[in-house]
Amino acid sequence: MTIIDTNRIIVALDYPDQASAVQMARQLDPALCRVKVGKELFTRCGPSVVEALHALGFDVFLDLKFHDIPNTTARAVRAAAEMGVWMVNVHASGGRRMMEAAREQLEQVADNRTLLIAVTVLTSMERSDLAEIGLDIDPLEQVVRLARLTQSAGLDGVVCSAQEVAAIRAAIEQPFALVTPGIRPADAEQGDQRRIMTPSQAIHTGSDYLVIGRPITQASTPADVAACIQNDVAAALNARQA
Ligand SMILES: O=C(O)c1cc(=O)[nH]c(=O)n1[C@@H]1O[C@H](COP(=O)(O)O)[C@@H](O)[C@H]1O
Repeated sequence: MTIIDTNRIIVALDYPDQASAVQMARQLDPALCRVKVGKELFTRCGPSVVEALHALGFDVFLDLKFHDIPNTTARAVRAAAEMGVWMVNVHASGGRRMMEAAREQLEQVADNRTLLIAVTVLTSMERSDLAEIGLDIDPLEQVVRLARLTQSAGLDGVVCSAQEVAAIRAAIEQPFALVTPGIRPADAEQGDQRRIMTPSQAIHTGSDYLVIGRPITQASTPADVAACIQNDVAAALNARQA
């Protein structure tokens, strides 16, 4: 895929009900950002929240991070594509056969346009977290390894932290979408995120899409914060393309 659009922000609608998610979405402009539906919102509301966001004109990233045996994951990915979502994800640590099965299912969906990406190492994890699950390795090294595997399984990109973008770009062929959560404006709280970067730094280093939740959704004036981040992102994109 070639990324030519200027719409690079994905707002994470991590809400417990459809009314709150739609109320937030109504304050945003689908020409300037996309939205993400994650586990809590989808588990509570199901496909109707995706339909409501589509009706408002938003591209939807369905972030359910599927991780299961190949057949189960592939059929879940297909169900997402049949909902017409813009992007869906799996965990790269589910392995090559799981990712290839998911891609093959997508190829069978008529006029499929859904992008399939894989999560590498969650942005909430640091080296000590990896050590506890038996991976005595730096997050950067594991992210690049899983990005290589994801690309060779034929997926469209990965989720990683912006801190790993330069290393992935150096290691693997383009085009390959790099979607980066763990984005924190300089004055925002880090919360449970560990591998973080500011919006303009993330664009500068080569991120394609920035996933941003609480810094926007928990702000007292979310629309103003979103507009401010959109301006920073547009300026960084212009600088990158100059
Ligand atoms: O796949 C994701 O979107 C994701 C992957 C990851 O490694 N880290 C991560 O934070 N996310 C998601 O990105 C969003 C980040 O939200 P905030 O930390 O509130 O900005 C959440 O909805 C997470 O579920």
